[in-house]
Amino acid sequence: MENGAPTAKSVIVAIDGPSGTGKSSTSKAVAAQLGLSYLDTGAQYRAITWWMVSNGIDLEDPTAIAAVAGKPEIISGTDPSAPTITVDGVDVAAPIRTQDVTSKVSAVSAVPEVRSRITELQRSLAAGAEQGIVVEGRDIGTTVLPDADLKIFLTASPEARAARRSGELKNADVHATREALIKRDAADSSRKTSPLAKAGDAVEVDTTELTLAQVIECVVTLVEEKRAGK
Ligand SMILES: Nc1ncnc2c1ncn2[C@@H]1O[C@H](COP(=O)(O)OP(=O)(O)OP(=O)(O)O)[C@@H](O)[C@H]1O
Ligand SMILES: Nc1ccn([C@@H]2O[C@H](COP(=O)(O)O)[C@@H](O)[C@H]2O)c(=O)n1
Repeated sequence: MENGAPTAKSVIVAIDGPSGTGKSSTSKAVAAQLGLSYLDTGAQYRAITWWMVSNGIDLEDPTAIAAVAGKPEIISGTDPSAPTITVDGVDVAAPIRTQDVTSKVSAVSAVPEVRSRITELQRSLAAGAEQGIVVEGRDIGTTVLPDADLKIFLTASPEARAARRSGELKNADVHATREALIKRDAADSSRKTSPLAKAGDAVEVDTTELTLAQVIECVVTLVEEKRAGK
């Protein structure tokens, strides 16, 4: 305690779920509101995929991917109001969001050597976050931070998720968007090493009928309750 005022306890929050369920938007807002750091682990997998594509690695060959998994230096900035991601000093925030990277990331993230490398980075960032951190992804509650103070698993119907994503992309076809996200979720859920999965002790929040503001409020309340020891 400083100056008689209680200091908020550091808290580690894991938010997982399929694509388009609102993990990034929710995590960023919750972290900003509560003064926590924020880590987008999908951005890290996208960054290593971008590097593999840029360096002509054969993404149909897991052995080729594994052989170079340790090469790129990936740095994530964890300020929720301005998250950053660089690869070997290059700002890749924009190129990692292209359709090309999105369509290839599941093949790269399924390779165990890639996962162990990225998981190590994630644990080190979480350990260094003094006030605590919100980490979002697919395997945070199950594998990366199994001792997180609070685990949340966001879901939403494929229709709601496709509509949200199509709203972001100009001229996007909702049907094609729905098929693409179902395909990516299937690949992420069926890989052998730390697949997309709900941890047994995670709180599931179905966001289909909720506004983003309602989801944020729900998660903030869960974190505050956890901090208060309820
Ligand atoms: N509850 C909600 N209602 C309406 N729109 C939402 C809701 N939650 C998120 N969105 C919108 O849906 C889109 C996808 O959200 P977001 O990127 O946060 O999802 P995600 O789970 O992180 O996706 P991905 O795993 O593919 O990165 C964004 O445009 C966001 O503003
Ligand atoms: N913990 C995680 C996070 C992400 N991935 C892989 O990255 C892809 C992109 O994630 P986005 O959240 O940016 O859409 C995702 O499809 C997974 O292949 C992961 O494996 N583990």
